[in-house]
Amino acid sequence: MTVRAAVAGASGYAGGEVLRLLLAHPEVEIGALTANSNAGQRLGALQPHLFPLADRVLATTTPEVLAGHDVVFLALPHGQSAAVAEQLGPDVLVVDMGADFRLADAGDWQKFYGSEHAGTWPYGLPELPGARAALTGSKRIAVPGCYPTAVSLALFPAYAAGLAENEAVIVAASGTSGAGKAPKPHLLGSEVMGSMSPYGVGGGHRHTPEMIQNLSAVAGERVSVSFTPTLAPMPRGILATCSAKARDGVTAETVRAAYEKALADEPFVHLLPEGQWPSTGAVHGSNAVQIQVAHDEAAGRIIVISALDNLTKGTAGGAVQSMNIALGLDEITGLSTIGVAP
Ligand SMILES: NC(=O)C1=CN([C@@H]2O[C@H](COP(=O)(O)OP(=O)(O)OC[C@H]3O[C@@H](n4cnc5c(N)ncnc54)[C@H](OP(=O)(O)O)[C@@H]3O)[C@@H](O)[C@H]2O)C=CC1
Ligand SMILES: CC(=O)N[C@@H](CCC(=O)OP(=O)(O)O)C(=O)O
Repeated sequence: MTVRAAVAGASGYAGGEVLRLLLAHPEVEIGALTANSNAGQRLGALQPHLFPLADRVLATTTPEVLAGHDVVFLALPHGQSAAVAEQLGPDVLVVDMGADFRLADAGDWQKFYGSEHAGTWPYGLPELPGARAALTGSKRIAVPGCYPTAVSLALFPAYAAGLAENEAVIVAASGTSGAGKAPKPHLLGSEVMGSMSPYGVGGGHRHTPEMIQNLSAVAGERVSVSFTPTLAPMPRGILATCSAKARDGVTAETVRAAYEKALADEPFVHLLPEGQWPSTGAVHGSNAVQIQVAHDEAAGRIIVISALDNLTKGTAGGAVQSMNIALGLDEITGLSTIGVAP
């Protein structure tokens, strides 16, 4: 099979990462590459690490340029995907790395994104119960946010096994690429280097309703989530520390057994051996997610720590994994669990 793929938003971080992965995908041929303010530029001037595509020139993002492909990846700012997607036709697989189609609840969308809700597409987190079936054969995929990927993968086994009460507390650190390439004063090197800082504190981060949606679906009841993101002085990576109150009778052994069972066959989500802890460095550039779990008996809480690369499994790797499933390819095709160290 040769799959012809276009990437809209090819000048940005998510677009660049999906191109890095597609270049190594044996079934994919790279077609149109588009941008906005950078249309007309050589890709090599903007994404110098994508050497084989260096002389490709970025086109303006229009339906005409994106037509004639089997798959179109959208790596555009929030709110831009719907208008593009509706012009692409029902036979094209559209993989949206933005947020536009992630949430099922229109009220949540309005509250956190402030615009009209565009709709809901099959959710590209294959490891969640029922997700692979929904993705198979689908022509539309909503790729999750990077934090919801880290958090949902960390906590779904506890909720699936009925081990946790319906409240979770999460503190996560992200690398700066999570904020995209567009210049922002708080992302200046002199602000970020040597410093960590919280943001979106107190329930205001737009990924909170996405986490609630995912965990509630697994638990079968509403799970409340308190989420605090922090910015860390590194280009890539998310380390999420998640905890939930343990139900009566839960022990360290029952928690470990539930995680071993839930993750045993997952190609990308790895429960580490006891005593070893996840680190962002170990998953740099890889589609792997590292998980470790503990039972804090004195506090009566289950603690789960996950690490992933926000651009790989947190965005573009998850997008390619979901594309593979939608097209009937082996899920791991073109994706590596090999990181870069140190
Ligand atoms: N960075 C991350 O870790 C993650 C990002 N995402 C999502 O992926 C999407 C892209 O994010 P990211 O790559 O970080 O952002 P960037 O700012 O790095 O890139 C944005 C891209 O969109 C293009 N663009 C900007 N405005 C428009 C417009 N009006 N019409 C068409 N194209 C436009 C830009 O083109 P130009 O350069 O020419 O202006 C650029 O190619 C976002 O929705 C983001 O939420 C999802 C998960 C994680
Ligand atoms: C460090 C940083 O700023 N991260 C981004 C999350 C990026 C991401 O996953 O998200 P979306 O696709 O939902 O934009 C943020 O907190 O807004």
